Amino acid sequence: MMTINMTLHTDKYQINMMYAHWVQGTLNQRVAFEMNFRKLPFGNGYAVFAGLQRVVDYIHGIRFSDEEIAYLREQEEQYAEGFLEELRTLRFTGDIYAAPEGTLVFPNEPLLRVTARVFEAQLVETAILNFVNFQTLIATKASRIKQIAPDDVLLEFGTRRAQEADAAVWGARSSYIAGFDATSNMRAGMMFGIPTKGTHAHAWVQSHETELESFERYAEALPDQVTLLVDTYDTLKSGVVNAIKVAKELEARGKRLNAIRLDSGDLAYLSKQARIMLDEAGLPDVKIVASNDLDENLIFNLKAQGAKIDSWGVGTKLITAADQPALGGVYKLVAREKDGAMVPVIKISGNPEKVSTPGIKDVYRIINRDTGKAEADYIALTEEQEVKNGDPLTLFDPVHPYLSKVISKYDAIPLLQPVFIEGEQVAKMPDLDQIRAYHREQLELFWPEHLRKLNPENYPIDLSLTAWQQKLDLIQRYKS
Ligand SMILES: Nc1ncnc2c1ncn2[C@@H]1O[C@H](COP(=O)(O)OP(=O)(O)OP(=O)(O)O)[C@@H](O)[C@H]1O
Ligand SMILES: O=P(O)(O)OC[C@H]1O[C@H](OP(=O)(O)OP(=O)(O)O)[C@H](O)[C@@H]1O
Ligand SMILES: O=C(O)c1cccnc1
Repeated sequence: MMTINMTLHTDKYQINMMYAHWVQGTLNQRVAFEMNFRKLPFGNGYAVFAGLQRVVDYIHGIRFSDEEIAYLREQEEQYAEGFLEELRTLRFTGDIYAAPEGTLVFPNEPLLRVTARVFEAQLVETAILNFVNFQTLIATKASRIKQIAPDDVLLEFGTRRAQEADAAVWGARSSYIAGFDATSNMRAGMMFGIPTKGTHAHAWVQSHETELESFERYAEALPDQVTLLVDTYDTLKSGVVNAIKVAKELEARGKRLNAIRLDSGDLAYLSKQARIMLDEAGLPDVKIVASNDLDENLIFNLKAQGAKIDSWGVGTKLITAADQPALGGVYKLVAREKDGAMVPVIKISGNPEKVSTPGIKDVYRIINRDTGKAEADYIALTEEQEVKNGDPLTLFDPVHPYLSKVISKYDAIPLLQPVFIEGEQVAKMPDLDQIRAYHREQLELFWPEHLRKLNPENYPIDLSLTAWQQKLDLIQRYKS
C-alpha cells in the first residue's frame, strides 16, 4: 500500500519558526510542549482520548524527501539551502508521553507531552492537534450515544456525510473505541479490524417491480444476514407485511429474517407497531433497526417514548459531531532548556482559566481505596515525589483554592505513559479491541454523576501545591 508522506501536514508558521531557529542557531534547544483542552464538548462530563495511533504512525513517517524539499524551495525563497539540507536528515528524536487511547480525560490536564529539540517539537504540533482533536471529539460523541443505549447494537453509518475520507475512517475507529459495535465503512473495517455491517438502501427496493420481489431477491442472495428496509412505500401497510412474508419463506428454508430497518416517519410509533406485527406473526426474534438523523438526544427521546428499537444506525450527527464540530485542544510550551536545565515558562492571559500551567507535569488519577472510584486527577511536576510515595495529598481546585481536602488512602494511576523515548517507540500500541475494553474499564472508575448526559457533576482536576505555587510565582514575576 502506498503510504502518503504527511511531513508537510503542518502550518507554514511552524516551518517559519524552524527556519528562524536554524538561522539563530537555537534549533537544538530542548523544549517541552503539553496538549490539553479547556472545555468539554457537548456539555459532556468527560472526553474520550483518541488519535494516538495516528500520531504514532505520523511520527514514524516524518521524512523531508526530495519532493518536500523541492516544494519548500519553490514556495519560500527566503529558506536557505543549508536549512533545506538540515531538514533532509530530520527525524523525530524526542520523547512523547500520552494518555492511552480510550482514557477518560478532562479539561486543563495534559493529555500528551512532547519533549524534543524545538526544531522537531514545533513541526509536529499541527498534525498532533489535528488528529487528537478530531478523534477525541468523535469518540466523545460516540460515548454519549453509548451511555444512553448501553445494551443496544450501535452501527456507525456516517461516511457519506463525513468531512471527507480521513474523517470517515478515523471517525469510525473513534466510534468503535467508545462502544459502537460496527461500521458500514469497509475500508475502516479493513484498516482497523472493526466489524462491518450493512443492510440495503431504498435503491434496492426501487430497482424492482414490487417491494416484495425486492425483499425476496435480497433474501435469496444473502440468506444468512437479511435486514430489510421497510419504509420505501408504506412502512406498516406494505414494508412490514412483506418482510413478514419473506421471514416465513426464509423459515421454510431453515433460515431466518435477522431484522427490519426503519428510516423515516415516527420511529417510536412505527417501531411499536412493527414489533406487535412481528410478534403476532411469531417472529419475536426479528430485530428492529432504526436510522434517520439520529443522535443521543433523539435516541434518548425515542426510548422515553417506548420505542421498540434494538439497534441504531447513526451517521451524520456522529461523524460530523454536528452540535459541536470542533474540540479546541491546544499545544502549549511549558518548559525550555536554559543553561543545561529545563525551566518552566508561562503564557499569561486576562482570563485566569487561560493562564497556562508552567513546568513539565504528570497527571495521576487518584483512586480512593475505600470506594474504588476516581476521586480527582492530580497534576504534579514530574520531579515531585509525594504522589509517587503515596504520601497524603491535599486536593484543591486551582481556580477556587479554598475548596480542598486531604486524601491518604489512594492509588495513583499515572495517565501519561511513555510512547517515544529519544525517537524510539518504547510501547507497543494496544490493538483496537484492547482499547475498547480499556475504555469500558475506565468508565467503571467514575461515579455516574460525572458520566450523565445532562448537567454532569464536574470531576475535580487538581494541581499540586508545588505546581500551583510555581504558577503564582511566575505570574508575579511577569507582572512586575
Ligand atoms: N417519535 C419521534 N420523536 C421525535 N423525533 C422523531 C421521532 N420519530 C422520528 N423522529 C426524528 O424526526 C426527524 C424527522 O423525521 P421524518 O421522518 O419526519 O422526516 P424525514 O427524515 O424528512 O422523512 P423522509 O425520509 O420521509 O423524508 C428525524 O431526525 C427523525 O429521526
Ligand atoms: O441519517 P444518518 O444518521 O446520517 O444515517 C445515515 C443515513 O444514510 C442513509 O440515507 P440516504 O438517504 O443517504 O440513503 P438511502 O437511500 O439508503 O436511505 C441511511 O438510510 C440513513 O438514513
Ligand atoms: O447499512 C445501512 O443500512 C446503511 C449504511 C450506510 C448508510 N446508511 C445505511
